[in-house]
Amino acid sequence: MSRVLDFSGVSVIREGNAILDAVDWQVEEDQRWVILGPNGAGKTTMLRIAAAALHPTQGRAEVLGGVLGKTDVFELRPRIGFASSTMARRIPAGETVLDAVMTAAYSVTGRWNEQYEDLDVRRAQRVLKEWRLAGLASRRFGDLSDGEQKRVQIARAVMTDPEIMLLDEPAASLDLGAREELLQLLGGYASAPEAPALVMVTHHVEEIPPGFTHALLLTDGHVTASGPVDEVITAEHLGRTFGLDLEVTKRDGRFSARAA
Ligand SMILES: Nc1ncnc2c1ncn2[C@@H]1O[C@H](COP(=O)(O)OP(=O)(O)OP(=O)(O)O)[C@@H](O)[C@H]1O
Repeated sequence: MSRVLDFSGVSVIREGNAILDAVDWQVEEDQRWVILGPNGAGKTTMLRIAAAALHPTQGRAEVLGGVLGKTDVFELRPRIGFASSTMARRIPAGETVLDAVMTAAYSVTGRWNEQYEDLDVRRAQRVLKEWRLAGLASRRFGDLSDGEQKRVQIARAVMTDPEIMLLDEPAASLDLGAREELLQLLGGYASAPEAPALVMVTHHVEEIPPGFTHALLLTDGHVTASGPVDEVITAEHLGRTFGLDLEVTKRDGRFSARAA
């Protein structure tokens, strides 16, 4: 089993503050991780390092075998899938859903003069089908619902067949139906043996899809717990991370939490 992420003593210092403080974290290719923590804990900063979009101020971060600062990030980035609302904002509103997904093959967000091959079109159509977007292929991205746009973001990231997939709050702002549909799709994706390593940031334990194997809890740039999901998503660890007395339950592979 090969290691896709290896953080050792990773710190990010901004304006004299450690927004990540000496983080140690290893992710293997068959693992599916969720990162949880309060607002401002450093979750997105962790993902940006994993995406080779940000270098640590201190420590060592290895991504897909390359040490950041000593490796060509332009070679690394096409091997990483990153779905986030920041990325979605770069997709032109008038782009069709098919083009919004297919352009990922060329690492661009708006179709221009690139020549796409039949192979790209067929792959994009297959990915759209897998993420229940086939009926929307010719619709304008800007006209889609939030739930549909979230699925397009993920389909874009899947399109390049990445070795690691990073998802920043994929269920944020979705209504109950759209959230449940997305979690069902993500659960299926996470459980497939051929899926890449996955790391998903979320605020809510209810949004952890079934099939996720590991969890990391973060507060103020510190890791408060990390390891197999059932050992980490507990009332004790979550209570310490969020500063609350909590009750945590798990049913049919899904967690829920409420104030005790
Ligand atoms: N360039 C910067 N300069 C100063 N502070 C920054 C910078 N970038 C991020 N921060 C701060 O670092 C902290 C961690 O940010 P980050 O976005 O990683 O947190 P997060 O856990 O993803 O938060 P949220 O759940 O609210 O999205 C925040 O307090 C943020 O304001």
